[in-house]
Amino acid sequence: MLALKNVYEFTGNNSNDDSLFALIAEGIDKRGYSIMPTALPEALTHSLFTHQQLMEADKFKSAGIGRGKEYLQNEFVRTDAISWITGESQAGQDWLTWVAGLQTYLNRRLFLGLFSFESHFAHYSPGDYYKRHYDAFKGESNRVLSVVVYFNSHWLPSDGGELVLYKSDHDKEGIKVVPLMGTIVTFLSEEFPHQVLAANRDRYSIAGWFRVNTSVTDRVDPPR
Ligand SMILES: O=C(O)CCC(=O)C(=O)O
Ligand SMILES: [Fe+2]
Repeated sequence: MLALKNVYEFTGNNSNDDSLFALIAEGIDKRGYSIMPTALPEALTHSLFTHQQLMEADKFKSAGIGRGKEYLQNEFVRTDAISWITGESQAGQDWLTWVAGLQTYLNRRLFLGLFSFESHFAHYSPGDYYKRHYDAFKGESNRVLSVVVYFNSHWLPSDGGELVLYKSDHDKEGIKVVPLMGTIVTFLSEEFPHQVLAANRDRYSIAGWFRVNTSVTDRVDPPR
């Protein structure tokens, strides 16, 4: 994947993106999930990482002032701090452009009918976690595909903070994903319970969800 990253440019329809999207699609098709280390294009990774660090200096540090209800809504289930991505920043726009390419590819290849996308930056401070949960419950939500990317260098086993993806309700072991810079995780939202283990250092990421266009809108998705 290294060769892919180095030549990435924001040209919209990029064939390098297509080979990455093809691998993601294959994982989703075969297993329902895909874990791709250091796969997010380097320029995009850098732009998002830099943007998140700048926001840290502003918004995240004055949590509760500028961000209102987005902060610590349900401390029992999750303790991270989030900031929704609206596309107001260049980095946010680049991210949404890349995601739109993924959406188009997955719809063509897997006929998923992905219709809209929402995502937020997340910051887990030392001790933060997100307990085992589903991003969507069968028949109760139109969230169909979860996407997570990470912005952390030099992550050690002692840093904790792994995403653990479980294959079913009965799976106790799961698959651990180290939240390393540029790793992209995608999984079917209704199929995989997952959790974020307590991190021992600051952990930066984006979490996002594709929705299909259904009229099931009267139920709030799982706690955030
Ligand atoms: O950050 C992660 O690894 C996953 C976060 C998550 O599960 C969520 O925000 O729903
Ligand atoms: Fe989740």
